[in-house]
Order: sequence, then C-alpha cells, then structure tokens
Amino acid sequence: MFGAAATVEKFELELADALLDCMFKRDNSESSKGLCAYLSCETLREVDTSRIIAEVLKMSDAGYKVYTCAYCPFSNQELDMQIKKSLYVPRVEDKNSHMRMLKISTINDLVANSMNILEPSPIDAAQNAREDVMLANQPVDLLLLPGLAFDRQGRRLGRGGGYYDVFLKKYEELANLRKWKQPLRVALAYSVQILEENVIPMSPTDIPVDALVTANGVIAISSSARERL
Ligand SMILES: Nc1nc2c(c(=O)[nH]1)N(C=O)[C@@H](CNc1ccc(C(=O)N[C@@H](CCC(=O)O)C(=O)O)cc1)CN2
Ligand SMILES: Nc1ncnc2c1ncn2[C@@H]1O[C@H](COP(=O)(O)OP(=O)(O)OP(=O)(O)O)[C@@H](O)[C@H]1O
Repeated sequence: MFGAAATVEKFELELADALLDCMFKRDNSESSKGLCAYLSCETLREVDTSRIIAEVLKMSDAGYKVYTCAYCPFSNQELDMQIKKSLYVPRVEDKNSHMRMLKISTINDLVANSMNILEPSPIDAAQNAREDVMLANQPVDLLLLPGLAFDRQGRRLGRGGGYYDVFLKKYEELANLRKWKQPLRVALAYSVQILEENVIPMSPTDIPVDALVTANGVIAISSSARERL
C-alpha cells in the first residue's frame, strides 16, 4: 500500500516536473499559452491527470506568482509573472471520431458523460459558447494524451474511437496553416503500458507521440521533445 502510494507520488512529481519544464523552460515570450489535457477516468485505469489539471487551473488565475530560480538562469529573484494558461479538455460530439477540445476555467465546468468521463458542457455558466481550441487565436504547445499502450518509438494504442487521431491531425494542419510551432504530444503511461517495439500495430492515420512521461522519468522520443523536455 505504502509502496503504491509512494509510486503515485513519485509519478506526480515527475509529471509536474516535466510539465513545468515544458511550460517554463523557454524564455517567457515563448512560454506556453495553453494545453489540451484528457480528464482521466478511473475505470479506464488511466494515469490520473486531476492534480495537474488543478495546478493548471490555479495558474490560470490572475496574479499567480512563479517563484523561480530553476527555470530562470539569470536571476534568483521571484518572477511576478501573470501566467494565464488556457486549458482545453475533450468533449465527444458524436461517434464519428469527432471530439472537440473546449476551454474550461474551473472544475465546476465539468459533468460526467455516459462513459463516466468528465466533460465540459458546450455552454459556460454565463451562457457563452466555450472556446474551441480549433478556433482559438493562441496556440497550445502541449497535448496530454491518454492511451491503452505505448512504445519507445512513439506508437500509441488508443481505445479504437479514432477521436485523438482525428483531432491530432486537424490540430497539426491548423498549426501548419497558422505557422505555429507544433505542440508536443505527450502521453502519460504506467510502465506496464509501455510495450516492446513492433507489438503495437500502426495504421497510416495513427499519429505518434513525442514523449512519454512515466513514474521513472520522461522518455523523449522526437527531436522536438529532446529539445523541449
Ligand atoms: N479520459 C479519456 N477521455 C477521452 C478519451 C480517453 O481515452 N480517455 N477518448 C479517447 O479516444 C475519447 C473518448 N473515447 C472513448 C472510447 C472508448 C471508451 C471506453 O470506455 N472503452 C471501453 C470499451 C467500451 C466498449 O467497447 O463498449 C474500454 O476501452 O474498456 C472510453 C472513451 C475522448 N475522451
Ligand atoms: N485522421 C483520420 N481521418 C479519418 N478517420 C480516421 C483518422 N484517424 C483515425 N480514423 C479512423 O478512426 C477509427 C479508429 O482509429 P484507431 O483504431 O486508430 O483509433 P485509436 O487511436 O485507437 O483511438 P483514439 O485516437 O481515439 O485514441 C478507424 O476506423 C480509423 O480509420
């Protein structure tokens, strides 16, 4: 029991570390404007994203202060930056692999769907349509992805809906069109989910991940991940 708890804690530390790195490593002008993250589902035994979601939502609050030295090579002083991070989470629209990523600002924006996965309502409390990441003016630079299994070459086995593959392709096209840097595709995995090479089947529509975050650290796969994580 204690061992399991310790592993989870270590996992979360690694995860928070990797994500903070990803968001703050670069100079401020370029630092992350937002991310898309899945809302983990216990029955699907996915890596829990609730803490990281809570942290990101806290950061989105105006006036959040970052006390940095590790991330700012030139000074030890407190950086009173106002970091507003946009957080987009999935909403399944239909069974034809159509999923949107909608912006939320609080956990209260979420309701459980028929699959018992939390999702944002399309309309917020003020009766406004939530921002769809495909229509946002700012890019996201991190996509946190779920999956059943992965390998060290970046293959990802999803749950067969094609939701993520379709979304990833559309966002890739959007970023190319807008001349935005492609976001890092980062999957969160328990070590048992990481399989040997050539076990996971890949189809031409499958989009590989840039990195895996595990309890034992980050596995950077693409050159972009090696630069950024
Ligand atoms: N947390 C989370 N949210 C997500 C996904 C996900 O994988 N995880 N999705 C990623 O696409 C989309 C939803 N797709 C899903 C597809 C299948 C199942 C599911 O429950 N599958 C069962 C089998 C169901 C059946 O065959 O009747 C299973 O895998 O055990 C859940 C979500 C969008 N949101
Ligand atoms: N870019 C795409 N355009 C059209 N159809 C697609 C695309 N990507 C996947 N699909 C279709 O979606 C279905 C499921 O694909 P696949 O088995 O790769 O999903 P998955 O990766 O397991 O699920 P997910 O992406 O939601 O995690 C397949 O019929 C596939 O042809």
